Amino acid sequence: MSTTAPEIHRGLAGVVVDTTEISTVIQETNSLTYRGYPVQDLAARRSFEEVAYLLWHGELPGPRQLADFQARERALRPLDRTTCELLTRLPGTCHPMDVLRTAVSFFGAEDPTEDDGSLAANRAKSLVLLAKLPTVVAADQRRRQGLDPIPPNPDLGYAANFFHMCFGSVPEPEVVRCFEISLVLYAEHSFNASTFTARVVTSTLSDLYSAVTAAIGALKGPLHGGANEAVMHMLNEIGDARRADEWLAEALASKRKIMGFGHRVYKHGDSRVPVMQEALDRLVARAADPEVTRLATLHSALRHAMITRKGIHPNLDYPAGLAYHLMGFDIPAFTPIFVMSRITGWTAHITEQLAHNALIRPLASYAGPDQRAVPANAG
Ligand SMILES: CC(=O)SCCNC(=O)CCNC(=O)[C@H](O)C(C)(C)COP(=O)(O)OP(=O)(O)OC[C@H]1O[C@@H](n2cnc3c(N)ncnc32)[C@H](O)[C@@H]1OP(=O)(O)O
Ligand SMILES: O=C([O-])CC(=O)C(=O)O
Repeated sequence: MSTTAPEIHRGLAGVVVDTTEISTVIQETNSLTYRGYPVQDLAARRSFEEVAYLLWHGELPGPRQLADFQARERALRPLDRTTCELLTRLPGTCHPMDVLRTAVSFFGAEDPTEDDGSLAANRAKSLVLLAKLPTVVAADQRRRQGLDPIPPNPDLGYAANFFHMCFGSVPEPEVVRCFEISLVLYAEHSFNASTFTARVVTSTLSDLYSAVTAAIGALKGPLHGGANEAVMHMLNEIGDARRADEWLAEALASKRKIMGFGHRVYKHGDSRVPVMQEALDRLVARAADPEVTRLATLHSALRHAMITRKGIHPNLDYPAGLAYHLMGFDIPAFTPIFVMSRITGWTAHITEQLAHNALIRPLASYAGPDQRAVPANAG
């Protein structure tokens, strides 16, 4: 009998567990494609709704398909009275990601077809979540500010309507465009931790709402989606560009993880960062405000210090965090906004997992005590 110890892949690092047709990172060119299209080009030329359609259907929509998709999404945006009541009953201290997780779980409880895992039923559920999640996120941000919710406006696109529901007005098209770019960039990233979570739940033939609820829990953590909020807290903690390098040296010496830096897949920079950084630069330029300049200078100083000291580059959460602040969203809304976008990727993966399902169940190498006899009695 062989006594060779099994090879352990902690964190599943480097393990290829399945195939996917949805997206890939091309290491040689440091680029990301959705269904074959470079994400930079999608961000430059297409709306978030078109990208959602692409991720779900495999092809970009034609004009009639897009009009139909938009009409259906817009009609589904309002929340029913029971959901609104449920949301107002949650404690004021409840993290917005817990609010979203609870809302998705409740949508599942309310849906009589929850257990219908057919493609048609899952497409319909995915569209419900895409349409309603922004309404929940906006209402929750307003609740934190002691304000009543603003109903969705069916005349507005996905991104513009979100601003309308948060603030009662829509900013200049350039700001809406920067937001839409962030949604396109956040939409999908292969087998990241939250998407993989959704696939694990789906692999047991559980329902779509359960898979999305679990995925929200995985995205909340600061090593994943929670980092965009953590970036803003960190910038507020440092305060000034002149302190960035000294702060970083101390943080690294005390083994702190610097939020918004590093990535499991990209070791020489996240392919999405240049596009998001350009959008952020445009927001900074149009603000022409000393406070915004202070934050932008600090942001850039910390990036420079981290690359110089550790050779570790920013990930998408680094420019997105500051961009969301400049757009006027409060910090606890940042990761929920990520959910509003990633719901497209998660549900595309849930459908793909079901189409070629295999139960996801890895092995572990046991490191506990040898077998032993149970003592006769406690006394
Ligand atoms: C959209 C997204 O989810 S993107 C990710 C968002 N998360 C963050 O920004 C949180 C901060 N970053 C991190 O914690 C990590 O870079 C992760 C979790 C994203 C990736 O982690 P892994 O692939 O497991 O890399 P790992 O943690 O092994 O890092 C390798 C080395 O770089 C160091 N490192 C990596 N990222 C960072 C960081 N942000 N700050 C400090 N050191 C870092 C590690 O300490 C480790 O050093 P060591 O070899 O001396 O121990
Ligand atoms: O791919 C990852 O591990 C994390 C990430 O960037 C994402 O989910 O967008």
